[in-house]
Amino acid sequence: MAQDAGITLKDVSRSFAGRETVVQALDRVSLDCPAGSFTALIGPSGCGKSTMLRLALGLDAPSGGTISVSGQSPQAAAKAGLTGIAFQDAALMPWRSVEDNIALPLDVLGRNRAGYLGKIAGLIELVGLKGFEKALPGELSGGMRQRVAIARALVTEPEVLFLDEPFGALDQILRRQMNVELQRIWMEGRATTLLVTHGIDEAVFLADRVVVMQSRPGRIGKIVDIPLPRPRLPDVFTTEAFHALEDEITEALDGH
Ligand SMILES: Nc1ncnc2c1ncn2[C@@H]1O[C@H](COP(=O)(O)OP(=O)(O)OP(=O)(O)O)[C@@H](O)[C@H]1O
Repeated sequence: MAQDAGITLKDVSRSFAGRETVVQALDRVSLDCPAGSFTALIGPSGCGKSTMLRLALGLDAPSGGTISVSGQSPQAAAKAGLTGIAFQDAALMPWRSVEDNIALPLDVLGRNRAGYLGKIAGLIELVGLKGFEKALPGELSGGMRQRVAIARALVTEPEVLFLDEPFGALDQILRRQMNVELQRIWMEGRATTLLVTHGIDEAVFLADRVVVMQSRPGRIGKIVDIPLPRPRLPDVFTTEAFHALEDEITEALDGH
C-alpha cells in the first residue's frame, strides 16, 4: 500500500445556502486518517457525516479547505478505483446476480472483467457467500446483501474504503456478527477505512479511533482512541474497558 494511502481533510468547510439562512454543514474540519487505519465517525443527525463522505468520494466540492484521498483529489482517487463505498441499503441491482453485482464497479470503470474472475471468486469466499454466485439479491437475506455490498466495494482493491452505516438496517444480533466479519475482512486487506455509524458499540468494536462530531455547525468535538487489542472477539462487548470507552463517547455526544 502506498505511503499516502490515507484520507486527509484540512480546514474543510461546506455550507449550503437556504432560503433565509446559510447552513454550515461542515465548519473547518481537519482530520487525518493514516494509511491502513480504521476510523469511525459518529454524531447527531445533521452534523455533516454524509456531507463529509460525499466530499471524500468526489461527489461534492468543499466551500473551503482541501481533501486528499490516497494522495490525490477525491475525484482522481475514485476514477482510479482507489476508493470503495458500501451504503446502508446495499443498493444492489435486483436483476444482477451476486457475482454480477460485485463486478459492477469494474463495468463502471471500463475494466475488463476477465482479469478479475479470481478476485471476484476470492471476495465471494471472503464474505462467506460461496455457492450463492448466481443468486439474485431478492433471494438473499439482509445480512447477505450487505456482504455483497462490501465485496463490491472491495473489488477494485481500493486503498480507501468508505462504509456508510453498512449494518444500520440489520438487527442487533446480526449486526454484531457482521462487525466481527468486517474486522476480519479489514485485517486481511488493511484498506484505510472510514465508517459512518450511529452505533456506539459498533464504533468501539471496529475502530482504532472514534471521531465524535457536533452539529450546527458541523465540527469534530472529540477524538477517542480505542486501544483494545486485535483481533477483538465478541466477548469484548461486555468488558469494563469496552463500557468505559462507550461512556466516554456518550459523554462527548452529550457535549461534555
Ligand atoms: N444539498 C443540501 N442542500 C441544503 N442543505 C444540505 C444539503 N446537504 C446537507 N444539507 C444540510 O447540511 C447539514 C448536514 O447534513 P448531513 O446529511 O451531512 O448530516 P448527517 O450527519 O449525515 O445526518 P444523518 O445522520 O441524519 O444522516 C444538515 O443541516 C442538512 O440539512
